[in-house]
Amino acid sequence: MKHIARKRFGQNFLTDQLVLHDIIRGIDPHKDDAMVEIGPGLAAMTSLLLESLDRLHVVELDRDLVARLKKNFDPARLVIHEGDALKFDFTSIPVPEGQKLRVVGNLPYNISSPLLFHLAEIAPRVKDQHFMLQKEVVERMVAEPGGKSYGRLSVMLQWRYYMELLFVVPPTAFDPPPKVDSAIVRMIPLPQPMACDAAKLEQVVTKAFSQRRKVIRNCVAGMFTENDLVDAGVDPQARPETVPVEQFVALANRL
Ligand SMILES: C[S@@+](CC[C@H](N)C(=O)[O-])C[C@H]1O[C@@H](n2cnc3c(N)ncnc32)[C@H](O)[C@@H]1O
Repeated sequence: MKHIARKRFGQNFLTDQLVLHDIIRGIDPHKDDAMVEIGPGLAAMTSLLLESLDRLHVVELDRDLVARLKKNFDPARLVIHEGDALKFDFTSIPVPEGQKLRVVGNLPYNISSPLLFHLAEIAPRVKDQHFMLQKEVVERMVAEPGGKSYGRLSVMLQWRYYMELLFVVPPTAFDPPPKVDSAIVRMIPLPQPMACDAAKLEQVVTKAFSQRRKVIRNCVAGMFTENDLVDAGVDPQARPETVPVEQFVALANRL
């Protein structure tokens, strides 16, 4: 029976075989990888991943899709976790000694930011992440200081990950087609991220980018004095979107 796509679960199923193969090539799965796919849906990526992997874990919220997966796959090779990826404990997935977890998914766009932050908490246990997201979100993730896409998401993720946009995917690759372009992003946790408290960095960055047109001194007034900014290497007259990640980290470490 045909599955009717559920909007509230962000269901846009990938149907373009060329795009699917490009994604799998980008992920480059190997037999023994410890991998989890978020939102397998109708298993377009799942089936291709299982051509290379011995075993794959998946986290899926839609009960009907879980039932289909159970019917179509060998439970020894596809380990299905029914539930919300935002609440899922990714450290519960067994990872062999000396390996790290690989995370992939054509993510439901309505939960992409909170999911990225949920996963950031386990970044040291992760080898890499490959996700399909809205192109505009990927542009914000990888943006460098000085551009209009650079902001809270760029700083909060670049602090922990090396990231690159692999390629753009048009709406026609999906059924039903989403309204916007998508893109594949590769995220690799930095081996030695700068020491910093994520909650403090979030506080600083949220305040700094709350009024993008003001200079940073005015944006963070009440939180930092002009001297604090100078001591952290920040030009008090700079606009927030030109301040590099390291300087935001230096500020967070002064809170
Ligand atoms: C954009 S679709 C991608 C489906 C499939 N991977 C594909 O590429 O065709 C997103 C998938 O995530 C599932 N999903 C939505 N919200 C979720 C959540 N909170 N936790 C886990 N899966 C979720 C949807 O049911 C759907 O299967």
